[in-house]
Amino acid sequence: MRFDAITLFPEIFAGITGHGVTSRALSQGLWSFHAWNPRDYTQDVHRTVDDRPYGGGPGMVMMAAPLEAAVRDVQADRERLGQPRGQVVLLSPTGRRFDQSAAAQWIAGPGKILVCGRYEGVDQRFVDRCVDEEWSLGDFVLSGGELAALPMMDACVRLLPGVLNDDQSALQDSFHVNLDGLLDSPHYTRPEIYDGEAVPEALLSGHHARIARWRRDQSLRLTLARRPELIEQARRDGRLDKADEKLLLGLQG
Ligand SMILES: Nc1nonc1C(=O)N[C@@H]1CC[C@H](O)C1
Repeated sequence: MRFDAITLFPEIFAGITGHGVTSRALSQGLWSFHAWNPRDYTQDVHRTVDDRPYGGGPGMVMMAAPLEAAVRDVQADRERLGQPRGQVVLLSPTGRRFDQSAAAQWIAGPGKILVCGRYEGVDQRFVDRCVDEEWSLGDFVLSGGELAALPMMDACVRLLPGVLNDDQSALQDSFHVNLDGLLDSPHYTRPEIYDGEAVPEALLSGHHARIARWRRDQSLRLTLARRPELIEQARRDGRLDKADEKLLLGLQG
């Protein structure tokens, strides 16, 4: 899978290209990344990429021409390499909300071209001419689209086969839609007693069915307390068994 980022700050992507499992996966060729700076596609001596908004208002807006020239170069590069075109994605609070199922969808494709805006946003004519999809990390305003692209890319790369040593660890992450869509159960590691606090006895039992039941119960309790709508969704999807329902009945009274 290939990700391209159109960004004024390519160095930000070192957060995933230079550290951790995503960096290792990159060096193993499990995915690829290319950053393209709109400033390299300017014609003026000041390498201007933004200007004041028509109609007034605070801040600056990114100009269409450098962004479009960068996107066209990415598309030409992919074509030259015989790679699929890939959808052009604008990161924006007005976009569709990204979640784990979106990550699963994204990795099914050739990899996105991620346009990372700065300032107040980008010229609408660029959006109309070049953008296929708009995606949002959440209902808040960031300083740049890069800060939304990073977690989205990380969520995708982690799902690629071979990236995580134990594929199950990806399945155990909260919200892995193929598993159960519930919140993850608590985790413990050495020491067995930490400042007088012991690890739950079930986890020390070595009894796999008992451990699995304990984890499932904890997951249900946590999800009921913090995200009850995910319980309802699991119920509608038929993903709760009799033991689950018995526990929930006891909790809800
Ligand atoms: N929330 C978000 N999910 O994706 N992107 C954002 C976001 O706040 N973007 C900023 C808005 C103006 C600036 O261009 C960058």
